[in-house]
Amino acid sequence: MHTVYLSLGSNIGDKQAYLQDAVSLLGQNTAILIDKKSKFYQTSPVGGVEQDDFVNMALKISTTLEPTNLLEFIHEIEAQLNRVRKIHWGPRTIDIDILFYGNEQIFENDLIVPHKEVFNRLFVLVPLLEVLEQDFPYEQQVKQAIEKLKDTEQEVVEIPAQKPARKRIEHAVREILSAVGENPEREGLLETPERVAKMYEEILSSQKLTQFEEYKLFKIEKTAQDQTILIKDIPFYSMCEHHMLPFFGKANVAYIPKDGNIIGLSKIPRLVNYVSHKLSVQENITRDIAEILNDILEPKGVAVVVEARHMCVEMRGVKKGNSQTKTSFFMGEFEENRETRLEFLESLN
Ligand SMILES: Nc1nc2c(c(=O)[nH]1)N=C([C@H](O)[C@H](O)COP(=O)(O)OP(=O)(O)OP(=O)(O)O)CN2
Repeated sequence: MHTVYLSLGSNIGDKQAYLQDAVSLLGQNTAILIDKKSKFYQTSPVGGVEQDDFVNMALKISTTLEPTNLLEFIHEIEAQLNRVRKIHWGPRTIDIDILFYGNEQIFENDLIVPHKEVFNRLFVLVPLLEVLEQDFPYEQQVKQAIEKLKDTEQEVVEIPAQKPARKRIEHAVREILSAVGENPEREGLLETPERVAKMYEEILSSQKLTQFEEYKLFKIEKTAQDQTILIKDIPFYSMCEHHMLPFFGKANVAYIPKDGNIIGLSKIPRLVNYVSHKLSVQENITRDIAEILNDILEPKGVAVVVEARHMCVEMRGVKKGNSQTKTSFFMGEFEENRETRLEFLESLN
């Protein structure tokens, strides 16, 4: 077994939840033992990129994985937690760096160990010192580097560990139940907090995702005329961000391919699910389906029409039962060419 020290950081979304998810995914690998976890620290961003504060932590692990296999597994976890590399040292849902791999010196193109910045970053050093084993060869160097960086503007503040998201939702549901005059301990409600927490994970499954990736593109013979590809009546369910009540209905999505580029037909309903499985409003769902499809395919045109019933209109307030809300969003030829747009709208009847 090799003793390895990792630094973890996140500054997008539910930062601690991303760190907790990363630790649990690391621990699920039978070749990895999590020996010690540091506390969580709120830290000011280092590296000159204007961005949100990070939450950082460090881990001491024992592993049979060789360095490159460990790095490969780390990259898989980062991908699973929707890490998107846009700006060097920029914002990220999760970043996991190998700081030390035993006493080994590693110089490979995508892996330098000890990590090249380890002694320049207080957000790494403070959590690392917490998990360092006694007589670790670099222990003195870590302590000296902390002393040296203490008076810089690098802020590292310990913060309390938040409960995992599901536990926080269960607690909140119990609070709501008692606040509306219910007894959360009564027979019918005992498991309700847990059921609601599980339900939110399912119906808000896109909430933490940062980009739609479930698609496959194909190339077809460039057709003689620019045919419109329409997927009609795609059922969807979402939750309105104003009252956290369901709204649901059907989405109609059309596009005109350019240069024979098409998307797998099943991927459009998946895109509708990706866009709708988060707190939103119907206008944003309609626009997001169109804009994401347009970004992926760069077609000649995209058209989306969504029709839905809103429980926030039917169950409360104006209480207008069975009313349908229709929203549309057109891009490219569907926006510029009235005839193309009308032809699409007629095809929905
Ligand atoms: N307060 C913090 N500031 C910064 C953090 C952090 O976690 N807390 N992280 C970074 C870096 O983006 C991150 O540490 C990765 O840096 P590094 O391993 O040195 O280089 P990469 O090749 O992984 O950088 P990419 O961004 O992935 O290209 C900056 N500040």
